[in-house]
Amino acid sequence: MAKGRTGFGSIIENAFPETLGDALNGTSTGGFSPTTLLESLIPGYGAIQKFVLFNFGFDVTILVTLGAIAWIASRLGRCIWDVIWSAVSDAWMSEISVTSRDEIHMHLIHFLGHQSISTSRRLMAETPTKSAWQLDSEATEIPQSTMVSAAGTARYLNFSNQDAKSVPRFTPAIGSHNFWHKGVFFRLRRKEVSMFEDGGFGATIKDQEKLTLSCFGRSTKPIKQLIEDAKAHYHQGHRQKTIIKRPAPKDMRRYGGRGSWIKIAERPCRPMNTVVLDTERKFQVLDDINGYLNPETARWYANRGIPYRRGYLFHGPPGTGKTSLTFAIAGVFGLDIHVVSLLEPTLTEEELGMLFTNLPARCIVLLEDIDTAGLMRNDPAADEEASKSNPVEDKGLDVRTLTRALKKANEDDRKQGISLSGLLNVIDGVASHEGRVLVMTTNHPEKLDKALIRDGRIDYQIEFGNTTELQVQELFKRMYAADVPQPNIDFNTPASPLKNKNINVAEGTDLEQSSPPTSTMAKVCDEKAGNVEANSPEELIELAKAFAAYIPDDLLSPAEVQGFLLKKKREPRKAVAEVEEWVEGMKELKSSGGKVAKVRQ
Ligand SMILES: Nc1ncnc2c1ncn2[C@@H]1O[C@H](COP(=O)(O)OP(=O)(O)OP(=O)(O)O)[C@@H](O)[C@H]1O
Repeated sequence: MAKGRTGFGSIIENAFPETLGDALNGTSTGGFSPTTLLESLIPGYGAIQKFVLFNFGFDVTILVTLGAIAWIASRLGRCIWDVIWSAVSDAWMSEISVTSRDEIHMHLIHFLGHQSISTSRRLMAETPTKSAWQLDSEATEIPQSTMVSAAGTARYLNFSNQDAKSVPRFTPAIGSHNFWHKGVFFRLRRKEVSMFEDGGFGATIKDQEKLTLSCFGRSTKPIKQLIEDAKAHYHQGHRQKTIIKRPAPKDMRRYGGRGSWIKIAERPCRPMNTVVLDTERKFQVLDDINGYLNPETARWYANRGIPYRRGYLFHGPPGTGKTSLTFAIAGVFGLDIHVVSLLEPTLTEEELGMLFTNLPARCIVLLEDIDTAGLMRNDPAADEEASKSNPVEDKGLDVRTLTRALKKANEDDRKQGISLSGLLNVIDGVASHEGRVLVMTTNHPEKLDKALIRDGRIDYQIEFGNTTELQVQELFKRMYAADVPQPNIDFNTPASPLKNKNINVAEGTDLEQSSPPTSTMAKVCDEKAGNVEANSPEELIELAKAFAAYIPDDLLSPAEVQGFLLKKKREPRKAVAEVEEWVEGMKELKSSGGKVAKVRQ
């Protein structure tokens, strides 16, 4: 036996006396020992063990056995811990789960990333996707290239490697986390789950996440409070923003629920006073929507057996403010906008119905350019008539006829999605959602089917037109008025949940007064460009009048006037000086039916 055997070595020796002796003697009696076990499990282990033993006088089996015991002990400990923990949580803990298909999941992840879990040792780093608006409200470094403008007054901005430069966001990693919030101990489990896990089909698609929050006690109240705080925190950072959603991709929306809609954009609320429209009409529509959204109105409708729905049709030439007014209305009432394109080839009538069923209690549904939506009329008689007047067989199978037939078949295929009757059903069918504000916009109201805009489906119509002199003045003044700086929102201060429960105009600042945030970057550029024409309010009014005098009523859309002014956005006097030439060019363009302006802008 080797001298100086360690304490653990003597334990092993006592446990397997003949084996160690055999190993040292180079003989094997064939009895059971850790070495024989390891030899049978790991090919070549015996040779390695003997080599180490004879050359270094050290038995690796001791190490391996130690490691194995530690591993078994840790697994056993873990199992015991799990059993104890699950017994404790079953008996003394309450829990609430939420899947990533619900918005609360996102609210919680953001909140926990910001707050309680930020000190956790296991975090997930993400490059946050930020819109230009979000970047604008943050104190970002102004990136500049080496290229200088022709006048030598400004450096051009350079946004290379934006993602690489952006600050990562940290959220709790997949796994378990313990944390304290407002003096309460919480346990968070974040895990990936397969779509069919709950159904027991054993599918392995992992495109969902599940968060389980638990706390000690027989009441889920602390968890509910935490969720409230997370939602309040989210709304604190997103108030004065309009959220735009659209149907989720086909494979996500087929499971229904709130995950059928995904957020595609978020932008500052458009102040109502930036939409140049007759004030009286503007307030009429606002009053109408306000009356409709009033919770008491729902009961009023129910008592009279009238479906609680309201539809608006905004019609007029392109660029006259139909979409802008929709966004301003969303800002005033704090509603999200759900945009549906009926031209989306993958959207079926059933899915459209399901999407409408999964709308939140109060929201705006926007169907843009409804006349171009390619709605099919389910009219077999008309189809028969068309085929009679255009019999393919009579014309023979020449290439032209075949091409035309193929084109028609393709068009039919494309239009397969939504029929007019399907849409009508979704808008006011028995299962249709109540409480939403439906806004349809069109450039050609005369092309719409009467059934689509009959009373009950469309309750309020607003006609938009080209500019009047007063509207041009408004647009001019708005373009050159001084910006009102907007305070930055503190994303780290959780708001009072109560305050955030009210989704109405009182939530933000006075929307009639507020303006989009003034960017630090824009201000620096203005200063550097050195081309800001200082105007007193009186001078601005005079310039606006002079500018508007050149533009005949009903000739140009607000979008066209805005487009011209944007090219001179810091030079109101230059805009006045050049407006006559531009208007002449536009007149010529419109009378010739051209699309591209030949005038200098
Ligand atoms: N009445 C208006 N007041 C202020 N801005 C307007 C107005 N009309 C148009 N604009 C400006 O013109 C641009 C286009 O406007 P908007 O998208 O609202 O027009 P639209 O009527 O919805 O056009 P389309 O019919 O082509 O969808 C926007 O940048 C908007 O700011």
